[in-house]
Amino acid sequence: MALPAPRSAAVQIKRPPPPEFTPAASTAQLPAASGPTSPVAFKSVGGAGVSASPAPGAKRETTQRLCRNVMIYGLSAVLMMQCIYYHPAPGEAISTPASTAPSPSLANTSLPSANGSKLAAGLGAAAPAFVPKTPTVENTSPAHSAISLQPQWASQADGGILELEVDGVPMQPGLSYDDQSMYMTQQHIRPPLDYNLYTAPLTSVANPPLATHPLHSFCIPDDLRRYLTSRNDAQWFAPSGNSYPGLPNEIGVYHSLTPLDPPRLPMHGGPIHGHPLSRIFPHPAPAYRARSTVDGGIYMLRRIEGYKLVNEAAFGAIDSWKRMRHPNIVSLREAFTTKGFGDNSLIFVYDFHPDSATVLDEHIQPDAAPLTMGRRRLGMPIHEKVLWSYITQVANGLKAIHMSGLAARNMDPSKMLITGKNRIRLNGCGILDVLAYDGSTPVAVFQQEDLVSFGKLVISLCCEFFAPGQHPGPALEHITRQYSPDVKNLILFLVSKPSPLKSVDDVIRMAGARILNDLDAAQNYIDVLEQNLATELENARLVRLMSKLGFINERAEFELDSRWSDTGDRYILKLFRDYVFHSVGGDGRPILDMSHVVTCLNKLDAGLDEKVMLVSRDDQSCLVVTYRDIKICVEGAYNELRNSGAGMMGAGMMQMLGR
Ligand SMILES: Nc1ncnc2c1ncn2[C@@H]1O[C@H](COP(=O)(O)OP(=O)(O)OP(=O)(O)O)[C@@H](O)[C@H]1O
Repeated sequence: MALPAPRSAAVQIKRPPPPEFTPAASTAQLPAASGPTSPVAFKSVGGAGVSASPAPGAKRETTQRLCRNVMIYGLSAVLMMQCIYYHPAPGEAISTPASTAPSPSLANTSLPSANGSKLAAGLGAAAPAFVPKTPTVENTSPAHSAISLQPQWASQADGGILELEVDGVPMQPGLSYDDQSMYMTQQHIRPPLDYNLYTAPLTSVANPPLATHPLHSFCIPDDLRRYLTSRNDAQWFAPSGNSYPGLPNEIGVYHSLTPLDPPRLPMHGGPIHGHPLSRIFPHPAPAYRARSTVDGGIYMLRRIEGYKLVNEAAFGAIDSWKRMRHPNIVSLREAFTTKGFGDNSLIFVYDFHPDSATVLDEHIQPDAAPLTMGRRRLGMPIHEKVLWSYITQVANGLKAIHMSGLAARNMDPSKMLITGKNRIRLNGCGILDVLAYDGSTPVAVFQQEDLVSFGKLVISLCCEFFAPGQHPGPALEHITRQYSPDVKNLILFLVSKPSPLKSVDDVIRMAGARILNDLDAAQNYIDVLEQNLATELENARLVRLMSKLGFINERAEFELDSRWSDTGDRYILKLFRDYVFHSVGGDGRPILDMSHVVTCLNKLDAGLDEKVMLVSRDDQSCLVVTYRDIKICVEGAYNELRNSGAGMMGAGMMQMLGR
C-alpha cells in the first residue's frame, strides 16, 4: 500500500535557532534519552555536512540533488508533489558516490530536549540528531525478530560525515549514513505486504479460490460476523429496568428475567395463570432468559406453573439429567420449586442458546416471529439433505439418552432447538420425568415411545399437512413422491410396533453413509472457523501495540518529568502516533484510513527495516526512521514504565491480552 502523503509533502528546510544544548566536541549524549535505547555516542569526523544546509561549495543545485522522497514514497508519488529536487527517470539507476552524496536523512531535525528546548541538527548547530541504524537481526522471523543492537543517537559536532557507533563499534568508517542505507539502489527488493500480515489464508479453506477475493480473506466473513453479532445481542440484551415488568426481580440466584416465548394464542384448553398450556407439558410452561448471580452466566429458566409435588422420587432422574453433556442435548443445570411468581412453580434451569429457534417455529409454524437480524425462517418443504442431518443429530442425542438409562419423552418439534448452523439440540429433557413420574413403568417402554415419536417428528418435517394424531397414510404417500425411499423406510420402521429388538442403533444403521455428510460439513466448518480464529488472533497483536503506545504517549508525569512522554525516544513515538492516526490531507481534513493504520501497526510489530518519515505538527522537525527503530523505542519506553510502579497496570493489561 502506498504510504499517505506526509503532513507537508515538501519538508521545509529552516535553519534552526541556536541550540541551548551544546554537546562535547566529538561525542555527545542526548540528554533526554534515558531509556534502554538511549545511551548513544555519535562522532563527527569531518567532511560534508549532514544538515539540510550543507557547506557552501559542497552544495549542488537543488534540481541536481537526488530527492530522498523517491526512496520513501516512490517516484510517481513524488512527481505529484511537484518536488524541486532531482528525480531519476524510471529505470535509471541511482548513483550516490560517497563524495557527492547528498545530505543525510535528517533534512531538518530538531528534537525537544528534556527541559523543553529544541535541539537542532544543522550545520554548525552541533546538536544531536537521531540517526537510525540497521541493527543485526538474530532471528529473521517477522513476528518476533530478536534485535541485538540498539539504535544509536548520533550527532555531528563540526558538520562532518557521521561516524556511527553501535555498542562502541564504528559502522563502516568512511561511509556516510546515506551510503549505508538511506539511498537504496533500485535493485532493493521490498518485502511483500503479506510479510506483515502473518496469517495467510489456507488455500484449502478458501472458497471461492483465493485469487478471486485476496483482500476479503484477511477479514472475518460478513455472514459469520453478522451471526456472531446477533448471537451476542441476543445473549446480552436486557430489559432497561431490573427485570421485565410483571416478573419478579429475582428467583433464587437468577435475576433480570426476560420472557422467551413469542406471544401466542392460547392452545389446548386456554390460559392458566395468564399463560397458555404447553404443547406437551400438562401445565403452562413459559420460558425465560435470566442471569445468574453465582457465575454471571445467562440461563434459560423453564417455569412449570401451578406445580404440586406429589412424590419426592419424581426428582430421582434429575441428577442423571444434570450429568448429561452432549452436543445434541440442551444441558439441564438444576431444578427447584419456588413461590417467587406468586404461585407454586417448578423451575428447570437449562443452558441458554442465544438466537436459537425451535424446529416448530423454523419449519412448521408459518406465523412464527422473525429471528434476530430479520432472518427469514427456512419453512417448508424441508430439503432431504437437511432432513437427514436432523435425523442424524436427533438419533445421536437419543442414543446418548438411551445409553444413560433415560428416555427423552418429549420428541416434539417445539422441543427441538436449532442453534447455530443447523445444529439440533433436544430441549426440555427431564421435565416429563418429574411431571409425569411413573415409577412402575420400565424406562425401555418410554424409550420405545421415543422412537415412535421420532417417526412422527420426521413425518411432520416432510409433510406440512400432517398433524399428530392423524392417520399417517396420506402423509406417507406425499413423502413417497417427494423424498427418497430411505426416508419412507425409516419412518415405517420408527412408527412400527414397539419391540425389544428395535433401538436407536437401527436408525443410525439406516442413515448409513448419509451420516458422513454431517461429518464432512462439521469438519469443513471447523477448518473455516479455525482459519477465521487465526485471522482474529492477529487483532490481539495490534491491540497490544496500541495499548503500549497509549501507555507511553501523552503520559502527563513520569519520574518527576512532566515532559517525559515528549522527549527522547518517546518523541519518535509521538510523531509516529501522529503519522498513523493524525494524518491530514492537502486540504487540511483528517485522513481516516483504517488500512493505513493497520498496515503501519503491522509493520511496526514486525519491526521492518522500511523507512518512514515522521514530521512534527509544526513542520519544523522531520525524522526518517525505520519501523525497527520505532519498535525498539516502543519496547524501551514501555519497559521503562513497566519497571516502575506504573508497570503494574501495563503488565496486567498485557497479561490479559496474552503476552
Ligand atoms: N435453552 C434455550 N435457549 C435459548 N432459547 C430457548 C431455549 N429453549 C427455548 N428457547 C426459546 O424460547 C422460545 C419458547 O420455547 P418453548 O420451548 O417454550 O417453545 P413453545 O413452542 O412455546 O413450547 P410450549 O408449547 O411447550 O410452551 C422459543 O423461541 C425458543 O427458541
